[in-house]
Amino acid sequence: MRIAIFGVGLIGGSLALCFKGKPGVHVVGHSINRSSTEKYVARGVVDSATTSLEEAALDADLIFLCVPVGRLEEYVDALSRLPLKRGCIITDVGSTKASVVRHADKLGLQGAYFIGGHPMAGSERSGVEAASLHLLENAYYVLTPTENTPAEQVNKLEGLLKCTRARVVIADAVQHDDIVGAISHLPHMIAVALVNQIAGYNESNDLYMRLAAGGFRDITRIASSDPVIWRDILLSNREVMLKLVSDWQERMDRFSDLLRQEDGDGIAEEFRTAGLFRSQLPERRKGMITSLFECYVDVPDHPGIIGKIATELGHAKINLSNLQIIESREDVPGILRLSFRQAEDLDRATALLTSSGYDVHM
Ligand SMILES: NC(=O)C1=CN([C@@H]2O[C@H](COP(=O)(O)OP(=O)(O)OC[C@H]3O[C@@H](n4cnc5c(N)ncnc54)[C@H](O)[C@@H]3O)[C@@H](O)[C@H]2O)C=CC1
Ligand SMILES: O=C(O)C(=O)Cc1ccc(O)cc1
Repeated sequence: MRIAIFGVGLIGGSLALCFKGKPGVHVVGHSINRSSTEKYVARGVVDSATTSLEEAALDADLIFLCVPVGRLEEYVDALSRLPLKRGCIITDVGSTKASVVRHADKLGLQGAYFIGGHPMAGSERSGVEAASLHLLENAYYVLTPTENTPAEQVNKLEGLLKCTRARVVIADAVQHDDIVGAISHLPHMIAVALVNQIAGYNESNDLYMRLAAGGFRDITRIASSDPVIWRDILLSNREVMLKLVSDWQERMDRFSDLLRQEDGDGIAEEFRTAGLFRSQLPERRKGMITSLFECYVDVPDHPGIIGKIATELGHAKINLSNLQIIESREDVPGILRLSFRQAEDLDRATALLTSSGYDVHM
């Protein structure tokens, strides 16, 4: 089985790691730059790599297009001109689906099949350096076949994706873009606008930046996402985004009205309604916007305590992905935030630290 990956970055590299080393599988990476191909091989992410599109696609059973959304259609075009292996499946990982799926559906792929795909996991990081074997684990992986896609090809792709340990969901491409626009693309836009708004205030008073630690940093993490990747996503989902921005503006106008009218009940009602919906969100599973599994430990602020907790977790083989002191002043309990990548690690850490007498809360 030969698997070709075009664009071995965060997502392409993570997929490559899922397939590489499986018996009988050869993973070939493609980049337009020679130095990148050398890096892919040197890092052990792929078995071989090439700058030749023809060479990468030759005899491939499965092709992943993992380049920015704005480049996807030209890759589909280029592949449609090549003699591909009969029954080859071409899939992409783009964050928008309608445009590329419509484009591929119009083209003849000569014995190959295109099936749109979107692994709904990732991060604000990019490049092969950020790739991880576990990135897609437990995440939803949307496939968007059309009425022209044979069901057996969809089943085949689903089977091949098992090694990512993601959960495949079938959806309509247009509906995908509506939903993902709202739950992922809009939050990215809001995070960027919010950061830029505060950056503007900070120009005249750098106390904004100094006080904007912790929470502000967390809710705006996605504002650090790759500019080119996101330029392409937003332009590709332009119509959907324009409607969402207009709805968002209405929401903000409502807040303005409530403030102007000093309508405290109305403001509280907004929070009540949001809290109710939010409390019904599926808990502790990988969502579109990656969250870490976190807990807070009240610790006395004395030397060695952080090391002690980290060692205790280490001895129990609990993988800590991050550790942060939220507040630490003399005579006041410091609050330690512990982050884990897996819900199971969080559960085990909570049980262990509680049994050791620490005050742990979520
Ligand atoms: N970043 C994320 O969390 C997620 C991204 N996606 C989608 O995955 C795709 C790849 O994104 P990432 O892996 O995050 O980006 P990345 O920047 O880590 O990787 C992109 C890859 O495409 C290559 N590339 C960039 N410009 C190119 C060009 N003009 N021609 C050919 N190759 C080019 C880069 O060398 C790199 O290997 C995008 O379509 C994105 O919408 C999907 C799910 C999550
Ligand atoms: O960093 C995060 O939490 C993300 O939201 C990552 C992400 C980015 C793009 C996607 O299409 C899917 C997931």
